[in-house]
Amino acid sequence: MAAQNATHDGRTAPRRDRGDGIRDSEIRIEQAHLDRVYHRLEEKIHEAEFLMDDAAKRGQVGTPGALAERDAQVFRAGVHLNRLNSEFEDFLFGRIDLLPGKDGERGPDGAYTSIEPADDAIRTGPDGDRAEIAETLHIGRIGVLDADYAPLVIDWRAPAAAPFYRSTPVAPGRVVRRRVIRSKGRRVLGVEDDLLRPELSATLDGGALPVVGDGALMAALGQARGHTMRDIVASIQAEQDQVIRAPAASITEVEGGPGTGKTAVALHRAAYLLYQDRRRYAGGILVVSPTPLLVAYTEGVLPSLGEEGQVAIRAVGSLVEGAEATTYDTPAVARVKGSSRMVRVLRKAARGALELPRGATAGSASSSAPAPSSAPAPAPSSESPASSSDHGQLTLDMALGAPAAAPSGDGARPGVGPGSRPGGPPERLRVVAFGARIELGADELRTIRQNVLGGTAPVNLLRPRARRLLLDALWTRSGAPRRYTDPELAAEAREGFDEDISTEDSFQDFLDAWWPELTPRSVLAAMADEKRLSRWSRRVLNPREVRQVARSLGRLGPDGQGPLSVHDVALLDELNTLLGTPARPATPRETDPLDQLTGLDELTTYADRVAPRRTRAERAERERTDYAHVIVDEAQDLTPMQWRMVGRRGRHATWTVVGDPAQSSWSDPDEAGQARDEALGSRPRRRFTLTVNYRNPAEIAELATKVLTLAMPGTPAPEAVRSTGVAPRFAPGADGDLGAAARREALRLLDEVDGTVGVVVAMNRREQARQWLTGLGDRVVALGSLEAKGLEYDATVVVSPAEIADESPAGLRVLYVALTRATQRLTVVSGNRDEPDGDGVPDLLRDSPF
Ligand SMILES: Nc1ncnc2c1ncn2[C@@H]1O[C@H](COP(=O)(O)OP(=O)(O)OP(=O)(O)O)[C@@H](O)[C@H]1O
Repeated sequence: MAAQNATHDGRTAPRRDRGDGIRDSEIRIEQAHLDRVYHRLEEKIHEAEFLMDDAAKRGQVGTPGALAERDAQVFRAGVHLNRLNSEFEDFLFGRIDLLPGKDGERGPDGAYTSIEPADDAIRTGPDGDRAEIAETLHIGRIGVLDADYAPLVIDWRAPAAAPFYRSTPVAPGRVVRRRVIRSKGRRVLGVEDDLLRPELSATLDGGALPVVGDGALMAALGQARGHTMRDIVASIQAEQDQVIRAPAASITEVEGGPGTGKTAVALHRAAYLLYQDRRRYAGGILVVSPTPLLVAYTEGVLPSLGEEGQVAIRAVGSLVEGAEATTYDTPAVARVKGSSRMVRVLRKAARGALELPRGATAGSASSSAPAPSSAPAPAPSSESPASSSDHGQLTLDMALGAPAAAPSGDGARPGVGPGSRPGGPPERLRVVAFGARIELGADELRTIRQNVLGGTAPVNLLRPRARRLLLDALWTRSGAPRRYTDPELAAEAREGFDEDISTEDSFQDFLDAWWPELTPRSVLAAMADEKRLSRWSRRVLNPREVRQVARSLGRLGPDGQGPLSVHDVALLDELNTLLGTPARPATPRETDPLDQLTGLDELTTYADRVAPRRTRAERAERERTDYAHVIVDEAQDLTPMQWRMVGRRGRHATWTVVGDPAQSSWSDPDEAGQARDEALGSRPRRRFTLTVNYRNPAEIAELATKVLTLAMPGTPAPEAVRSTGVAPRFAPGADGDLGAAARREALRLLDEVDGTVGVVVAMNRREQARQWLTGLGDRVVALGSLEAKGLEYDATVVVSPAEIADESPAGLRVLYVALTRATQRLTVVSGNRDEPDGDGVPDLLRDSPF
């Protein structure tokens, strides 16, 4: 119980911790509460275990009813156990002390529902305002009720917890004191309080309300950074909470400068949406992140909030199954590949690729590449001595019709049509039917192909139609339609004709060569041929662009299996849509009978659960291409082609889109904006702006703003919430010596901070920078400018701002990103190109003379 603090006028003023033991006594109070919570959790775990045990016994009865009941119980108990086990660590983090609610009503969790205080909550007297704390709520990662259903802990996402985040000194509502509790396992380590009504003399259980520390936010922001992001559940700020709890419907757009918490807010929103409507979001939430580094950095946040499985965090270069971007294109190539002009090029390529040599498109990339025919190899034609396989061209000579009419060996010899291009698709189809040779030549085949391609259906899905039109043409050419006057007989004969021809291996081989099943990778690889690409991109790309793109695609190799760039992946996705995947006979899936029981993965210990669940989650992910909610982080960076790719994954989704135009590395924001509008459709949008920079101290933010002013004049910078008193450092390093200077500065910063140091260089210096830092340990990381996106470090070294700014048309905005990664210290190393002044300050970072 806190002792009353009497002032000379007899008021009960808040009791501030002055090292007089209040902190310790408050920690003891919270410890007692945490002990009660753990005790209750243990009871609940026993209950869950008992339920599972009981359910297992019921299963032994063996009747269908008992089994069904067991399954239901197992499921409930499993879910319960899983949540308890995984939330057990560190899950109590907050407390609010509240005035009585206005209407005196309490919700299902036992808390007052009103956010406004009762009219008589505050008594005004000659010595100021007084009030009695009426209710104390503890906030945690999950809700826990005591045996009488009174709330011991409120889930952070429950409405009753909202005042913990929303109340501010300007609009405190019922909250008098907000406390953040730091605990590890079962031990409370510390408490930090914010007083939201500092003018009020509040009492708790008759004593003055104690206040400890200077607020939780500052304590959180000052902590050293590791290589993974932490959740901010204990210190979400009011403007961030508005976004997190915004209704799920349609589209929520969030803008804010560097460090305003956009990524953190987006991830907390995912957890909130799942809490609000788990059933709906069982359809999956997709978080699209710009780089694998940012995925790795953020992927621990959701599990720490008790959410896993339902949320897939994917780098934009890993959105297509079986494709994983491992390289970056040069800015010039990226600019072309990302542009929506590529849609027209790919449309032509998807169709044009049918004309290519067989090996150039189907290749090993195609799982359905035709197996060698089991039929005996046809004899060489008199017209063409080369065998069909020599040319990769197939013609079909077959004897059809009544046995008596079957031609002798002579009539069955295959031929290669004149004008066939070596290595090209077959230009002639020849069959022998009804004792006669029937041939479709290059022109007819071309007409048939053009007819089939007339529609917009995916190319691979048109193959059955192509097959049908070939048979139609052969049937007509055979003269058979004239021979049958009885339609029934004609139909019967036609059926036999079709079946005989189309079941022949050699006809299949012809089809495989003339209408091969195309794979996205093989078509992309085919675009590496400059002449071909120039044909497919006529009037869309200029010769220079064609050359650059073709050269970059050469990396894929002839079979298309070489390394992909981030921008290639969106092209693959587009091709996937243009080509389509033909239906395959269902392969029997290995089924684990236990899999049938939803939630069964919840039934084992954590260690047991992880491996099988991951495979199940991965499989579910593989099968999923459409999500219930899509969150796009760093949305300003998506190219038009990437927007199309992401849009396909959220056709029926609600969306949260977060970004900052001032950090965009894409050169043409208008074009990307249009693609974004197309992906999001015309649904209503809710817009929020975050205004406070929680990452950078004011000294670093101020320097970065100089670049913001150059990059996007007139754009307001977010306000830094704290300052360190340490100005950025400038260290000139002559060009030949950039590496030595960067290493020296990294070492210095490793000494000055407890956590991580990031060294950011222009993209083409990445490898070099890794060499510079060899042996400095894993607290220091070398990054290309584009890789730094979204990440943060205790300290950063930015090497040659001019090199970064000159890298691409969006270079100044990329430099702005690089300069805003540090939470404590920033050093800028400049080369000759930076034209540093006497103090080593690069040209770009000096005060403008105007
Ligand atoms: N309410 C908060 N309490 C504590 N820390 C916070 C809060 N909001 C943001 N932060 C911290 O500020 C830093 C920046 O957050 P985050 O990376 O989400 O910002 P961002 O807007 O996505 O930045 P950028 O656009 O530069 O990538 C992180 O360390 C985050 O944990």
